[in-house]
Amino acid sequence: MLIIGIAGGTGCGKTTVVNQILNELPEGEVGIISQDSYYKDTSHLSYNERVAINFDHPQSIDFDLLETHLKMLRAGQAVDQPVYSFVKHNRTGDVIVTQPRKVMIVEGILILTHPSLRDMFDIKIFVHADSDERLIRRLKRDIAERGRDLDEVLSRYQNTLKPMHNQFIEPMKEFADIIIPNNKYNTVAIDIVRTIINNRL
Ligand SMILES: Nc1ncnc2c1ncn2[C@@H]1O[C@H](COP(=O)(O)OP(=O)(O)O)[C@@H](O)[C@H]1O
Ligand SMILES: Nc1ccn([C@@H]2O[C@H](COP(=O)(O)O)[C@@H](O)[C@H]2O)c(=O)n1
Repeated sequence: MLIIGIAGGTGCGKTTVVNQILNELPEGEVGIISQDSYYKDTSHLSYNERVAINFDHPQSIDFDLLETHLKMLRAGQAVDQPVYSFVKHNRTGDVIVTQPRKVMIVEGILILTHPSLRDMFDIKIFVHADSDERLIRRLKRDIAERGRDLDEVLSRYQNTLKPMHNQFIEPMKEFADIIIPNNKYNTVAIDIVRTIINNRL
């Protein structure tokens, strides 16, 4: 199994890059694990307490479960990937049964911050977009798709997202094998990654 980690700040285009990589690859050959599925279960908290969580800090992620699942996949076992709701700020209780594939892609803002997880990646990719570009994309996406308004996105950006990005995410570029510039759609970089995957398949 080839395991590819794709990191980068919110709105840099990780999910979009993954979808572009998947297009034109044989269906069912590549599996996806999203770090967002592994936000810690916060069912014991009220909605107001959940809203106040710092979702850009590594402590918000259940890295133990994420790593366990990746090891199970590597050993040929299927896993129950939790489904996460950005509207409820919690897991939904549903799962996606994720089968082991020849190539597994793990994507998320903080996946390179956890050393033992980082060590499991055969290829580490960091997707870069400038912070103003990422904020614009995040505003549009979170209002359209994640049940947020302008105030929510901007206050989260100023209070937690920006400082956490600078402290934990940006320094992870140091560990990347490939940095994809993604201020504009980067078809050349996507083709290169797809070629690497195709060779393995
Ligand atoms: N290169 C790009 N140029 C313009 N918009 C983009 C680009 N890549 C992604 N987007 C848009 O930006 C938003 C955030 O992208 P997404 O892939 O969800 O980022 P991430 O998974 O890194 O948070 C989405 O609405 C997506 O359509
Ligand atoms: N309940 C939550 C959980 C996370 N976030 C934000 O999501 C971002 C990470 O996801 P991307 O798809 O954008 O990479 C992260 O910056 C968290 O602030 C949230 O808003 N609410």
